Formats: sequence, C-alpha cells, structure tokens
Amino acid sequence: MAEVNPNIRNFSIIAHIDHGKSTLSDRFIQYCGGLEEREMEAQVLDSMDLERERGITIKAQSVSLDYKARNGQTYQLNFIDTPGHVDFSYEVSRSLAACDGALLVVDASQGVEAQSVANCYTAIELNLEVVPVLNKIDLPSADPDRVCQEIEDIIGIDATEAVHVSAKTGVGIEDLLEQLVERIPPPVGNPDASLTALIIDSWFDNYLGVISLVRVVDGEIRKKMKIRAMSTGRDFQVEQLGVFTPKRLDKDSLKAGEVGFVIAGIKEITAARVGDTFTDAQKPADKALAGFKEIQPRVFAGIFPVDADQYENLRDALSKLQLNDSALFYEPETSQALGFGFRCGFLGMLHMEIVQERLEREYDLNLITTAPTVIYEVVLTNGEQVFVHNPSELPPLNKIEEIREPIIRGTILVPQEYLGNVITLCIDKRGIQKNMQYMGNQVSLVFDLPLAEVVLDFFDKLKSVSRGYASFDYTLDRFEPAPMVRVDVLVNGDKVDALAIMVHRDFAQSRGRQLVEKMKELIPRQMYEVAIQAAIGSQIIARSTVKAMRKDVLAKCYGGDVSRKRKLLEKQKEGKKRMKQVGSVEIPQEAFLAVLRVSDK
Ligand SMILES: Nc1nc2c(ncn2[C@@H]2O[C@H](COP(=O)(O)OP(=O)(O)OP(=O)(O)O)[C@@H](O)[C@H]2O)c(=O)[nH]1
Repeated sequence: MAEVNPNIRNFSIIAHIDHGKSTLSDRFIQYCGGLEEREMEAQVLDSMDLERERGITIKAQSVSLDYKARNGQTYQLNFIDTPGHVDFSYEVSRSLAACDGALLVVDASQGVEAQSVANCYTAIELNLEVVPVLNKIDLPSADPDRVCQEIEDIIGIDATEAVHVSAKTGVGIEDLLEQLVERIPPPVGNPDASLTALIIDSWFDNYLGVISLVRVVDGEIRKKMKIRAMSTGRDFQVEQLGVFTPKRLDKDSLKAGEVGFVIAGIKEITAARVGDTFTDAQKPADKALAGFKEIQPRVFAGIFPVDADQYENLRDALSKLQLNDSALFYEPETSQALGFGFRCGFLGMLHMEIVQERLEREYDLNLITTAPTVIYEVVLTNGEQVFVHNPSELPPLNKIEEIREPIIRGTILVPQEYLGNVITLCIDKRGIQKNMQYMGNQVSLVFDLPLAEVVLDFFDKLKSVSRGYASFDYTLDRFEPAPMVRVDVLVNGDKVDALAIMVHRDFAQSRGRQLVEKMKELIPRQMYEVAIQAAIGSQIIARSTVKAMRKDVLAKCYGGDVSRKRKLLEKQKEGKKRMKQVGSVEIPQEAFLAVLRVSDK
C-alpha cells in the first residue's frame, strides 16, 4: 500500500478569543513566505469586512504553507483557521475534525479561559495531538510559569515543553514550527483507494458557483474528474482545484492527506453540504466519511423586510448565507404586524447580529428583527408535545398542560476576587450551583441556568461583574418544567404579535412594566397619543403613553441655524430607515428589541 506524503501536517489553532490566533497565523504566513511583505495586510485570514471590523474570526478558512525545517526537509503545513467566540464553537469542532493536531494558544498574561478548555476537550476527544503554546510573552505582565501550571491543572495536559512565543514580535515562531512538525503526526489514508474527501466548508461565489474546502482522506481528486456528493448521489465535474497560500494557487490534483478547494460547477447551494463526502463517480467508495454533528439553533427571531418588495431578495440572501453557515435556520413566517418574513434560528445573540448585519450589508436589505426567544417544549392537555419557537404561536392557555424551558450546564472560570459577584449574577438569572472547585487563584464554577436568561445578556453581564476576567462556556442539558407566560404588547389597543415575549411568571410584572417604559422612550412621538400596554391573556399588567407631538420638530431651531436644521432632518431620515408602520403607528427597530434592554429582574 502506498503511503500518504509523510511531510504533510494538518492542524488548527485553538484559543480563547483575543489570545492571538489571527496574529500568530499571520506570522506563520509571513515566516513561510506565503505573501510578500507589502501584501501582508493585517490578519489576512479574517477575510470578511465584518470580521475585521469586529476583530473576531467567523468563518473557518485554510492556508497551505511550505516550511523548510532545520532537518533540511520541506513540510506542507495545512492550517485550518477556527473562530473563537462561544457562539461558534460548532465551527471549531468541524475544523478540528479535519486535522491531526492542534496548537493550543494561551495568552501568557491572561491564562487559561473557559473557551480554551472546552475546545481543547473537543480536540482530545477527536484524538488530536494538542501542542500548548504560550503567546504574548513580550508583555511585561506575562507569567509563563503560572500559566503553564494552569494548563496542567485545569486542562490536564503536560505543558513543560510549551514554546514561549510572541506572535507580535515574532519571537519563538521558528521553535514553534519545529515543534509542530515534530509532534503533530502526518495524516493517515490510502492514496490508492477510491476518492473520499470531506467537505469542511462551502461557500457561494457569484461567478464560480459553490466553492468547497475539502480534506482528501483517501485517493486523489483531479481536474475534469467526475465526483459524487455521497449524501445526495449527485454528480459534478471538477473544473478547478487548488490551495490558498493564502493567495489562490490552482493545481491539477489534490492527493490523500491534502487540504484545498474544489470548484465543480455546482449551482444549487444545497448540493455540497458541509460534512458531506465527495467520491469518484466512476469508482465510488463504499462508505461516506463520518460527517459532523448536526448543530441545533438555540435562539430564534423573526426577520422582516421593511419594504415588502424585498421579501424575495431576503429569501435568496438567506439561502446563500445558509450555505456556508449551516447553523442558520429559517422558515417563512407571517406576522399580522410585520407582514411576510422569516423565522430564523441562530446559535446565539452574536450569531444573530452578524447574520442581520451581513444581510443588510452584503445583500443591501433593510430589515426589522424581532425579539429573540429560545425554543420551548409544550405539553398539551391531550398529551401531545410541540416545540414553540415563536411566542405568538403558543397554543391557547387552556390547552397547555406544561411548558418546559431549555436548561444549559455552564462552566465559568473566574479569579477568586470576583467569585461572589459571579455567583450573585448566576442566582439572579435563576441559576442553580452544581459544582465549585478551586484551582490556584482561579475557581471553576458549574451552574445550571435557563437558556432564556443566558442568551440575552448573560455574557456581557458576566464580563462586567468580573472586570472582564471571567470566561464562560456551555452545553445544552435538558428541558425542564417552568411557569412561563406570554406577555403581549398592545399599541393603541391592538395586539402586536411581533412584540410578544415569553417570561418567567415571577418576572412578568416587572418586565412588562420596564418594557412599556422602554418602548415609550423608543417610539417617536406621533401626531396623536399612543397607548402602550403589556398584558398576560386579557389582564393588562402595565401601561405607558407616548404623548402626541405638539410642534414641528424644526420649530425649536428658530429658523436661524441652517446646519443644525439639516442635522436634525438627517437624523430623522436615519431613524426612518428602520421603521415599520404597524396599524397607525410607526415603530422603530429598537422598540422590537426593547426586551434586550429590560432583562433585569
Ligand atoms: N503584546 C502582544 N500582543 C499580541 C500578541 N499576539 C496578539 N496580540 C494582540 O492581541 C489582540 C488579539 O489578537 P488576535 O490575533 O486578533 O486574537 P484572536 O485570538 O485571533 O482573536 P479572534 O480572531 O477574535 O478569535 C490584538 O490586539 C493583537 O495585536 C503578542 O504576542 N504580544
């Protein structure tokens, strides 16, 4: 049996957000000569504008580099980038499944954080060789000995040989590359067998159609070859293939063990699903490769076009986004207040914000997003069970036997001095403590918390009560009965379905009151008085009033100051863009999301 090229190394970098993964990958690219100095734009792997703006990595991408090692041999390093935010951990495991090893990058001044722990366990479960690396060694606050001890105590892997690097200055990079080549094993596979190639990622290009990033496990994929997507049985002809260096470099074939892109004239975006296997259509493999775990969205919200004419464009944009974002779910939704739109499912709030921004920016859509909700399991009086991910679809109260809400198990790592604050926060959010363990100065806390309380603002609150030091990771655990009620919002007496929210009974009164108060601030004055009410069933629990507009807004400018007048008009125009006429009242986007600002008790 022929062997896979023993000089290939497929690896990922796992790190907590901001520990320097992108900077380190830039340094690798620069060191291995993938780009000329002048081409070295900051953080080349974060390819989307949005990512660069927010400074986070969303899409997994790959780059192939040639590294000439000290032993004189040249190695092909295939580096698969992974995102760092807790919302996107599924993409991390997807990228890891295509690797043989991973660098665990830990900030030598911050130390180990929850996300690194979670991702590291994923890597260990997948049998990857995990190589710890201490980054930011140039910082005066770096404390490598303490952090090495933390890696051993908290994660439980040997860190005595961890290389000390500074991705910023370049110190230690060569030692790290040497260790990588030494410790991470070459891929296994059979170059003589029929082709099997795992689709790690797929995205849509307006000119080329679907582009897939694959790892060839067995056999070889060649130009002009007829390939088959095993889950659908559909055949395509390979038009172009190659690697990113990170510049695109076309090749005639990709062999067992290699990672690269494939373009095969695939037009329908569902035909090359992430996790599927490509095989040789003439000589198909018997079995598809193990794909990836299906990921379930956790947060749902309605997305509606402000302008009804944009409905078809929105559908098209969602279907394109979904291709390289398999966690995005959508189905048509009709709202009395907002018309035709889609109910979309996301991994978390950050994911939701990113999808909305991408839709608006890349597809030029003007959208209204409704308040996010989690999914509830509802047991009906006739014994039937239904899942409800839209408050307005909650069955009538007299038909409900029990509502069950999703509960997560969260792990929080926090320095001792903030422990009290963090426990108080968790209890406020209806959390139940399950475990607490001291590890040096850090404490590892395990809490069960309702997902509904976590998705809204838990992450931000946690950061603020711990001055940024606490880190958090969670998994969905179970559904549990809870006294949830639906709070409806009435505007001038009309129930606005898109404003309804689900709340725990104990908090319904106070949240209802805060909600109508907040809306009063957010809904601009109209020509007449607008009454805003919150109700549970037919019982009104809170009320506020937006006073009628008395004068023309410009009146107070006394006609004199032209630039001020223009500014005011522009501000109005700006505000107008994201308004929706509901009945006789114009409601701005912010009012639909008012619930996000009133989630305190
Ligand atoms: N002093 C110092 N700063 C560094 C070093 N490496 C990275 N940084 C800085 O740390 C910050 C975060 O680095 P990134 O490379 O964007 O971190 P990341 O882990 O890729 O973050 P995400 O892409 O959001 O997951 C940036 O401001 C970097 O300039 C280092 O070795 N020393």
